[in-house]
Amino acid sequence: MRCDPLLSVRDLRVAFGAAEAVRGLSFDVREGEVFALVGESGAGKSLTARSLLGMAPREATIRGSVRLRPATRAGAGAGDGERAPATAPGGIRPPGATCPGATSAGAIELVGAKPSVLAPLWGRRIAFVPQDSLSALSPVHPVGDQLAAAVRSVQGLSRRHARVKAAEALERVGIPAARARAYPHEFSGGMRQRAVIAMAMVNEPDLVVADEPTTALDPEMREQALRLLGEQREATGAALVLVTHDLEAVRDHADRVLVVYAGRHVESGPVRRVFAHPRAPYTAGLLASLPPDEPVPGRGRRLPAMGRTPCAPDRGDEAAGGCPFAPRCPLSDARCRAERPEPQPVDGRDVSCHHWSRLPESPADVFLEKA
Ligand SMILES: Nc1ncnc2c1ncn2[C@@H]1O[C@H](COP(=O)(O)OP(=O)(O)OP(=O)(O)O)[C@@H](O)[C@H]1O
Repeated sequence: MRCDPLLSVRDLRVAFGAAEAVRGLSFDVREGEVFALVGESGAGKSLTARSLLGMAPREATIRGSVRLRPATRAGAGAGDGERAPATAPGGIRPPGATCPGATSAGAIELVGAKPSVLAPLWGRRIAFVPQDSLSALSPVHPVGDQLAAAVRSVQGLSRRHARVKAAEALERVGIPAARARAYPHEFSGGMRQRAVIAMAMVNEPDLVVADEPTTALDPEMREQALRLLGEQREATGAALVLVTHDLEAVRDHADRVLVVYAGRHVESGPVRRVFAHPRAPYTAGLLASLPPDEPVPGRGRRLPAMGRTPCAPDRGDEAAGGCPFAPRCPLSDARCRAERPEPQPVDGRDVSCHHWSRLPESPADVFLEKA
C-alpha cells in the first residue's frame, strides 16, 4: 500500500467577490483516517469541504490546489467485492505515521476541474454525506431504486444484481430490505440519514466528506449515525472528512483535527494531543465549551466564554494584516494585531499563534480570567 496522502490541499482560497471566506488552508487527508474540520459558524468549513468534492458554489472563485491521489486500491470504485480488504496485510497505515519522500504522481487536480473530470469521481472515488438527508434523496423514487441506480452507474451491473446490492447496503445500515420500496418521506429522519450513509458507501469510495451529518438528528440518532459512519468507513477502508460543531464527536471518532477560524488555520494535529493540551487560545476556547466530567475546583461547572461574535470575512484584525482572532483573544498584543501568525510545528501539531507558549496549564482558564 502507498503512504502518500490520499488528498493534498494546498493554499486553498474561496472568495465571493473581494471577500475571502477560506484564506489559504493547507492540509493532507491520509488513507483510511477520520479527519475532522472544526470551527465556529462562518469559519469556512462547508466551503472547504465542498471544494474537496469540486462542489463549491458557482459564484465562488476557488484558488489553490486540491489533489486526489490516483486510485490504488484493487478494484477501487468498482464495488465488485474484489477490492483488497481494508485490513489486508500491511493494513491501513496508522494515522500519524509519516512517509518521507512520498510522491503523488498522476494525482487529479480538483480545483478548476471540468465536470467531465469530476463526474466519474463522484460516488466512485469521493462521496458526500450532507447535513440534510432530504436534499440528498429524490422525493419521487423509492430509496432502494436510488441506491440501485447509484450502484449501476458506477459498477455497470444488471438491474437485478444492483437491486440486490442496494438491499444489502440498506441492511448494513440497519434498514430491512423490505423497506427498499419506501419513498424518502416514509422514512424517519434517522433512517433517511442512514440511507444517505449507505448511498455514500455503496460503491466503496476512497474518500467520504460528511458535512454536519448529524446536526438534524436527536442525540440518540446522532450517536447511532456516527457509529454507523465509523463502521462503514472501517469496512470499506475509506477516509472520512468530518465537518462538525460537535466536539464530542471529534473527540470520540476522529484521528486528526484541523481547527479553522475566519477561513484560516489555527491548530492541526492528532485529536488526542490537541484536545489534551491545545496550544492556540482559540482552540482552548472552543474546547472549553465541552462541559468537564467533574466540576473544576474554583470554577464549579461554569464554562469559559470567548465573547464577541465570530470573525466574518470582512471583520477582525485580518484587514490590518494581523491575527483574525486578536480582537477576541485574551493573550493578544500589538504584535498579534500587526503580524499574522503562520503555522509552526509545536509539540506534535501545527499552531498558528504567536503566544502558544504563554497558554497556562489549563488553557481554558485564560478566558475565565478575562471575563
Ligand atoms: N454562496 C455564498 N455567497 C456569499 N457568501 C457565502 C456563500 N456561501 C458561504 N458564504 C460565506 O462564507 C463564509 C463561510 O461559509 P461556510 O458555509 O463555509 O461556513 P461554515 O464554517 O461551514 O459555517 P456553518 O457551521 O454555519 O455551516 C460565511 O461568512 C458565509 O456567509
